[in-house]
Amino acid sequence: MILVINSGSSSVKYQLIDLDAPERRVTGKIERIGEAGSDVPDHEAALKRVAEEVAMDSGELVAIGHRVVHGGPDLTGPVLITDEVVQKIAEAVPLAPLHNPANLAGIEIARKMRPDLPQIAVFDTAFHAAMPAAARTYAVDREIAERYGVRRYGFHGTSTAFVAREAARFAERPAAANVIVLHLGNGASATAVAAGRCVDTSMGMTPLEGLVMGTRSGDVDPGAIFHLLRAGLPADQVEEMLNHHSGLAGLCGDNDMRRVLERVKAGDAAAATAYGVYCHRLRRYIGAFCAVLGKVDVIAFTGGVGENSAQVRRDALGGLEPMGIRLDPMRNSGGAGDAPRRVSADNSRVTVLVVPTDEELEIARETSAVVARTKSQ
Ligand SMILES: Nc1ncnc2c1ncn2[C@@H]1O[C@H](COP(=O)(O)OP(=O)(O)O)[C@@H](O)[C@H]1O
Ligand SMILES: CC(=O)OP(=O)(O)O
Ligand SMILES: [Mg+2]
Repeated sequence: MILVINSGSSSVKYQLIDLDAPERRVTGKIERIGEAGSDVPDHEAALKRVAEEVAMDSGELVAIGHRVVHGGPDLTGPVLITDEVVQKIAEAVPLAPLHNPANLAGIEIARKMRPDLPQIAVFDTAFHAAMPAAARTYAVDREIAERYGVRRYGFHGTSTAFVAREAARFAERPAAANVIVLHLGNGASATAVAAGRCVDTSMGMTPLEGLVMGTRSGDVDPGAIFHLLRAGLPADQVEEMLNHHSGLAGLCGDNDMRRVLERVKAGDAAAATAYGVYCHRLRRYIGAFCAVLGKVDVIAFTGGVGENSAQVRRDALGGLEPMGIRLDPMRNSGGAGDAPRRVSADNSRVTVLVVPTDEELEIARETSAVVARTKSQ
């Protein structure tokens, strides 16, 4: 039995997974950590609650797997957590200030609670570590980039690896498919995958680049940031604005796509602008990654928005019939469930799928593989 912990800034998601049995033993989410009026003051209290829920002291537990967003330059695959690994995750905090501190808090408390168990870190950046240099490199002064570690990493890799594999299997090209994975949750990213390998991705050195997100801006001309700094805004405030008060929330005040869509329907102009910018950026990346891949077999939608919003799928792909992308309106608006499903028309050259992601299962698999490897050494 493996306990998977996804410790975020204001929530801790956890699952107890038996890899030999398909069903989850326990799944849960503790929300609003540290918020006013919440009875969960901090991550320690949250993890204590997890321990009560999953009988963390049970002998059945063989390992704990942790989602870690940024592995920095050195941690390019899942690893057994040691003091040195904790140190490296801490060094990557400036590169993922929204995520890594909470991931670390989860790790430190879990290690204290179960020092006897192997604890494994599974990184969002790992899947993208093989990204070709041309996609990974920013065209900036080489010496400065090297000295300060300025390069692209990419995120959502655990989800993307899972979805790309499921999509390729669904398309009956398990080893060879070219897939564009659109992970549209609170954070959002697009990734081009060729035969199981990442060849480009929309997020960069930090999870701020690329698509429009719930509260994050995605791509912005760096010149605009210098303009704000010169106008007297402190750097921390600009960073906070781009991470927390931008994206859908920045444009219309709501970061939840369901709310945005309700408001669009009711004729709200700010929500319509936010939605328009979101979909436009998405189409732009889809087009770019079609060109990067040359031939696309599958476009796979995942994450809360990607899995549930037929409207976003329609508005991102409508008009792309000349590129061989044709949705089937009935399939697109129907169905749900945990299995991948086709939403493209039979005569669409590119297969469009909805593939529910399962980051926790992927983390459990990676955790189990590291434990097996460690044992055999
Ligand atoms: N039926 C739906 N239609 C549109 N958006 C949805 C729907 N269900 C969930 N979402 C959106 O999914 C987003 C959250 O995605 P999710 O992947 O669960 O988030 P996280 O990145 O926190 O894991 C929210 O913006 C939410 O509004
Ligand atoms: C890296 C990242 O953006 O993750 P999330 O979508 O969980 O915020
Ligand atoms: Mg997410």
